Amino acid sequence: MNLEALNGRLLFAIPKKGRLHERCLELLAGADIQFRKSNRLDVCLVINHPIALVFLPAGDIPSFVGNGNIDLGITGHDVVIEAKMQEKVTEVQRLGFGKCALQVQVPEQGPIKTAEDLAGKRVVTSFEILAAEYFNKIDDQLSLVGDQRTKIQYIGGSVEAACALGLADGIVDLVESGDTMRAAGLHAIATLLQTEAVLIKSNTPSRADHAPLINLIASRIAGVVAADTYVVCSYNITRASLPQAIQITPGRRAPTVSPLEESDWVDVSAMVKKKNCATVMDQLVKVGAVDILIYKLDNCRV
Ligand SMILES: Nc1ncnc2c1ncn2[C@@H]1O[C@H](COP(=O)(O)OP(=O)(O)OP(=O)(O)O)[C@@H](O)[C@H]1O
Ligand SMILES: O=P(O)(O)OC[C@H]1O[C@H](OP(=O)(O)OP(=O)(O)O)[C@H](O)[C@@H]1O
Repeated sequence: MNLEALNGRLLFAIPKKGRLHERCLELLAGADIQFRKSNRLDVCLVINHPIALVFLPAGDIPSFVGNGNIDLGITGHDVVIEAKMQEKVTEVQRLGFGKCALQVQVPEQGPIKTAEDLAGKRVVTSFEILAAEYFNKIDDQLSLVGDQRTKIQYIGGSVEAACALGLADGIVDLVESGDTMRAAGLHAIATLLQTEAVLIKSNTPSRADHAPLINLIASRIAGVVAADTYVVCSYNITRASLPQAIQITPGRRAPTVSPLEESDWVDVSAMVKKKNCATVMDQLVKVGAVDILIYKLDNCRV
């Protein structure tokens, strides 16, 4: 591809591998952003929009977007903060995947029980900025100076092996299911932050006239995320029980209520969070709703 092909295109960064990659490809498909990527090339043109996708490591995306080299990106909230880019990018939308926590972990059987116990010792992490900020505060509170202060060492991956290898007394790393942590004989003693994947845009975009396209993409992505988060719940209920039912299914704005041929009955439909669906159905049954149906959403605009 020659560089001129990129001229005037909106640049959109996508994690090239790792935990966020597959879900990002699903999001692009749901937003009808079509592209054909050749194996070795990390830049490709979108067929149906003036956009070029740039595939980068998730951790590098905040700086590219923050410094205005790239207009839009998907990455983790954690790496936006780690790259100190929170002032230079806007988090347009949380994406509902890549959810995990950045935690302080120590050997389960060891003497260290709190982050204060770990202060002054050796901590290995891929999040050296966040870990340093966290332990600096604790070191200050404990009035640790010079060699007494916590030693933070950066490594690029497999951080959980550091304690067993004798490199560290504790680590700061991401935890989702906790399987990696437990397999390494570690447990969490403190949480630095909760994170998930986010859509970010540059606060210093390359061109002001990209704004409508950025808004279009953001709105499509918000629709795909909402379609994944919500289902439509529809049921029949008597008018007398309608006020109680509406409290259970208030909808995003308001439920749709349509009359049935039987005069004291109505049909109600409302968007309900997928994760609450079973509880909502139980509650509807209790207030007398019948013919309760749940519909999956393929896509939507909210
Ligand atoms: N276990 C996890 N569960 C959910 N989200 C995660 C998990 N691990 C990482 N993430 C999210 O994904 C982002 C990228 O992490 P990941 O380790 O996949 O990236 P990478 O280092 O580019 O890939 P790789 O580990 O393949 O080298 C993290 O910054 C975090 O936001
Ligand atoms: O709590 P869990 O569900 O076990 O997930 C946590 C693990 O996931 C991430 O690493 P990943 O597997 O992406 O590989 P990496 O160590 O190469 O970054 C993270 O660094 C942890 O090691």
